[in-house]
Amino acid sequence: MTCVVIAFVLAATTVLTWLALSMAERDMKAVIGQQQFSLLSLAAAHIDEQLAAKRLLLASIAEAVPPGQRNADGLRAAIERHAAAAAEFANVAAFDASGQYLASLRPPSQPNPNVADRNYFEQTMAQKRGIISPPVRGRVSNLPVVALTHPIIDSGGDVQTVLVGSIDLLNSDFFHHFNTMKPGKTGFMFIMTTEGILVNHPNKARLLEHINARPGLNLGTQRALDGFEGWMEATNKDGVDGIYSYKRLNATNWIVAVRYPTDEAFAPMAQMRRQAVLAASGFAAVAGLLSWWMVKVLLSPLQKLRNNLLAIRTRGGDIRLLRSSGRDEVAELSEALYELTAERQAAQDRLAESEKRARVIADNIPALVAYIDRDLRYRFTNEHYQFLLGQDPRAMIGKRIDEVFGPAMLARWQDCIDLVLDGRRIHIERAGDELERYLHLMAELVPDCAPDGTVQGFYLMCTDITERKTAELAQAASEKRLRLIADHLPVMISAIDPAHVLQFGNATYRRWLDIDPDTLPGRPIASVMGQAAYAEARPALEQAFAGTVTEFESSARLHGELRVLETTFVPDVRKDGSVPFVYALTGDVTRSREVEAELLRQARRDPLTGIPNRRLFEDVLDQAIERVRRQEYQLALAYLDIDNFKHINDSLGHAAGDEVLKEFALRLAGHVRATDTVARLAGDEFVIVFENIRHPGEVQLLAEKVMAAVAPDFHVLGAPLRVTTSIGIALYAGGSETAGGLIGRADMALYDTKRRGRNGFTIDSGQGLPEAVDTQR
Ligand SMILES: Nc1nc2c(ncn2[C@@H]2O[C@H](COP(=O)(O)OP(=O)(O)OP(=O)(O)O)[C@@H](O)[C@H]2O)c(=O)[nH]1
Repeated sequence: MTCVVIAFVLAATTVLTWLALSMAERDMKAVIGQQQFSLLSLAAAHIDEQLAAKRLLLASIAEAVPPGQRNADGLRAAIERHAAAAAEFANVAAFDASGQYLASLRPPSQPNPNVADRNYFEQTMAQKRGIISPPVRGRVSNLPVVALTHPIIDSGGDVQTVLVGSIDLLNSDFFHHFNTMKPGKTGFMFIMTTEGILVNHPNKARLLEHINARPGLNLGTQRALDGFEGWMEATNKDGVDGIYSYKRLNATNWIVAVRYPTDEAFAPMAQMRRQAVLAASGFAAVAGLLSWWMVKVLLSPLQKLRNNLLAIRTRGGDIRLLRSSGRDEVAELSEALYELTAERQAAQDRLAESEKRARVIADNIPALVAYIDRDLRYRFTNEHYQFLLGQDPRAMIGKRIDEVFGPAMLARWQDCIDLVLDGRRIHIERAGDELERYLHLMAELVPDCAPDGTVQGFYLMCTDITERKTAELAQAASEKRLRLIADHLPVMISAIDPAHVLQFGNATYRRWLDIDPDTLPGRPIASVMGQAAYAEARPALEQAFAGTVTEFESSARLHGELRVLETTFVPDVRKDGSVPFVYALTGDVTRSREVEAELLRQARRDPLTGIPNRRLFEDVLDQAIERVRRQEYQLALAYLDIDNFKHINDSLGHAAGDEVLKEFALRLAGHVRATDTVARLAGDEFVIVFENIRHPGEVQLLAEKVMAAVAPDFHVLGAPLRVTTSIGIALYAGGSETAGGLIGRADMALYDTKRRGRNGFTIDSGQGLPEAVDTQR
């Protein structure tokens, strides 16, 4: 970090220094170039002035020659009179219109030279005005010269004489001032024509040479030849950079130029650059150290934070190391990190707790629980694998299904696996041999889908339901047996829910009511047994739903025959007291009711004589007393005993006695009204309950009637037999007299008859002592 900071400071300082120097250099170049061009412009103006002065001098000489003296002598005299001519020109000569030499300031190098073929002469003649020639080698001097001409025109307008002033390009002072303006030590001035011919150059050997005579190209000079004026940087043909300025003269087609080698121009700048770099390096070193120190100080809290984080990560340090009470940004960052870490740790703790709970739940579920990835490798397994399949669940992790259980097992479940990896949830029950045991398994396979819908694996929950299935099969068999029994019982069996709707009915419904039992579930009872019967049965049914076994008797027509049905409602009471069903067991009790009635009848009759016995007599008497209390008629009870019956038995035999008893009962029953009741109490004791007696006197008539009925001889064992009876009759006294009281009084009356000699009757009218009726026969 520190190294980075120092490198950054150094780089920044270097770049900034370089930029500053580059800008200064650029500005300096502009200043130098501009300054150089200004000086060059001044020099150009100076040369223009000099050329103008020279041309003016030639014109002055011409003016000084009168028209009549324009011969050699006159011309020479005029030239020589102008002292400045010798200073301004290397030579001044006069030529006639044919170019023939006439006179000159200095003698010519060859006798009578002729310049008629010279370009400057021809131009002057043609244009009839003075010109400045291109640099040429002088015919007179044989030196590189520039000729300035001035024509003398005669009165006819023709050129009579041409004055030529030559400037020696080698030795003349003409360029002296110009050349002294060269910049620096190695800089130089030069002049060339717009055609590139050198007019002035430090290397005099190159005069009259074309500027591009040497191979190579100087772009600055080339641009100047193309018309450029001003300053620019360019490289000469030797590959040396320089600052060049170019300026064209007004007087002629000359280009004045100056070259300032860049190295020399910027020698001070190079020195300054070295110093600046040194200074910058020094500054950078100091600044770097300072920055390093400041960074170290500033980053110390961050360093501490880093150390704390390292301690927490690698050595399990307490996250409270991150707590900070400072108020700077690092402290806030540390605090924020603490909160973030605390939240993350809390979330991790919750996750770990949740995973632990899930693990505990999964390990205690009596089912195989697993997560299997797309490669069919186990990623989660619970303890039940050990219990059910003998596999260590931890050793299974990372292994494929076939690696753990073999390829045969994988092949059996491959269809389900293909479907769940296709994203479908599978519920399947499968029975067969798994790992050499018969197992009935119920499996749930749930795909694990990523947010983009791809299946990453699946969850498996597999339960061993072998035991349950076996029990279910056994129960089904048991239910089938029960159903078979129920269907063949002569009882209608049904299950009724709390809404009084049938949920089950056995086959007896078909036999008794012609109703298909399969149609019964869901039908209200009322629709099966009819509204009236339902209304009759409902109280008992509701009582059964309250938890009590109830019985209910009804009658119904089965196949057109009226039958007595007895229904028992049996509630199915659950542990919580609820009654989800009441079972109705309906039996046909017609026959048993008939038997019962017969038994009852027999129990109330005397088996020997067929008339009511004591039990029925007592009921009849009770009912008669009840009736007589509501009626105006009276009631009488006669108590009868056959006289000396023991003797009949003893003398004629028991069978004869029986015959007598039967005959006796028959006669009594035959001589009373239908509303009267004759009963045998025991042995030879009989009673008669007389009802509807209108007045007490009627009792005696009844007693006599009985006596008269018994009076005729009995026929016993083929022989006539006289049988008599003693009777005691008590008239119901009314009020609170009970049956027992009435019987007691009749018995007392009978005793009275017996005491008085038998074969008679005694009447107790209930008004006091029994009447002493002489009834003896
Ligand atoms: N043949 C026959 N004899 C019966 C039957 N029940 C009771 N006896 C007999 O009837 C007789 C009744 O006798 P009692 O009433 O004691 O005496 P009794 O001879 O009638 O004398 P009194 O009543 O004083 O006239 C007894 O000998 C019984 O054994 C029966 O069903 N058949």
